[in-house]
Amino acid sequence: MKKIVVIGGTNIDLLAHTFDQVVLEDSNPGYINKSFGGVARNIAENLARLGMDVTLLTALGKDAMSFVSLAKRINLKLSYQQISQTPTYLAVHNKNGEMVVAVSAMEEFEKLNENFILKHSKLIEDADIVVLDANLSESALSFLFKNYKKTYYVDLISSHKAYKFLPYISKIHTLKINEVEGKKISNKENPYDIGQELLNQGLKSVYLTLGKNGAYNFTNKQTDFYQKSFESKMQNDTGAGDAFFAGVIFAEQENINPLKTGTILAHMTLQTKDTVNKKIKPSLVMSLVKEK
Ligand SMILES: Nc1ncnc2c1ncn2[C@@H]1O[C@H](COP(=O)(O)OP(=O)(O)O)[C@@H](O)[C@H]1O
Ligand SMILES: O=c1[nH]cc([C@@H]2O[C@H](COP(=O)(O)O)[C@@H](O)[C@H]2O)c(=O)[nH]1
Repeated sequence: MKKIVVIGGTNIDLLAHTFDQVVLEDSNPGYINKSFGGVARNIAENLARLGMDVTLLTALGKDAMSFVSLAKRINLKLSYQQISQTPTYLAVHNKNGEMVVAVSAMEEFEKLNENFILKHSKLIEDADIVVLDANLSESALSFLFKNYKKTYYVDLISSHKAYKFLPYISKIHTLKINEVEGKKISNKENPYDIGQELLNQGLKSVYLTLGKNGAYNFTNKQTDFYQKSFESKMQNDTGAGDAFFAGVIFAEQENINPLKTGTILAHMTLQTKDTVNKKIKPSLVMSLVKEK
């Protein structure tokens, strides 16, 4: 089995939901759910639940020690830098579960720097696939891309953090972006142009997700490149993109359809209040891939 190392952020996610239409500049009745998040952590948890050989390199505060126990239970190998407090992500969702606004308070991730990478050199050298998120500091990314020639899978996280990967586009193997991030890094407007522009810059594969409008995969060789979304009554859309990417990585290892598998994982995630769906397991995903 391929060795996957995921490097990046773990957060505490506070996911707020209003009962009715959001009224700005006012207090909205609703409920708040707390779960572990962070793009790298979410991808790693999904991959571990899918039975992959995965190690997460991240930063954790003392407030996240229950995640250490969770990781043991699901066979997720973990190596972390101790920090004073785990960063927080606060997202407000409307009554349909769609994110309206979010705040990411993540200065502590600056500690995921060059030294942190150096400390885990052996693990990175031994990996077949290295998955990165844009929570990593610029110094960590520069050190990684300069010193380790790996098969990099990258999630840009947000249009705000996407710029960190601009100098390294040609060194990335597979990129997962949503529509806003895609427009920002390619300066193109429509999906096909975004995909082609990024392939021209040297990427091997681009997954572009468009929320309820489905997902594209652009590579230089294939023709089947669009998957529609599955209709669902969703709890919230947080974590769907990360589950999608984990599904793609799993499918590529298992030789099944990555776009369809990613979409199934995203669909399952939309249906839980948490950032990752705890019901995810390989047999269930395999049977859904056959069924859908
Ligand atoms: N409202 C929705 N209805 C159905 N599927 C959705 C919806 N929002 C997201 N998805 C699914 O999740 C995937 C990733 O969502 P998207 O919002 O594009 O990514 P990100 O979470 O990275 O911004 C989509 O390709 C789709 O399969
Ligand atoms: O700057 C960041 N914003 C948001 C996240 C994380 O993004 C996840 C949701 O991502 P998506 O809905 O795109 O799959 C949440 O768990 C949140 O903690 C992150 O790691 N860094």
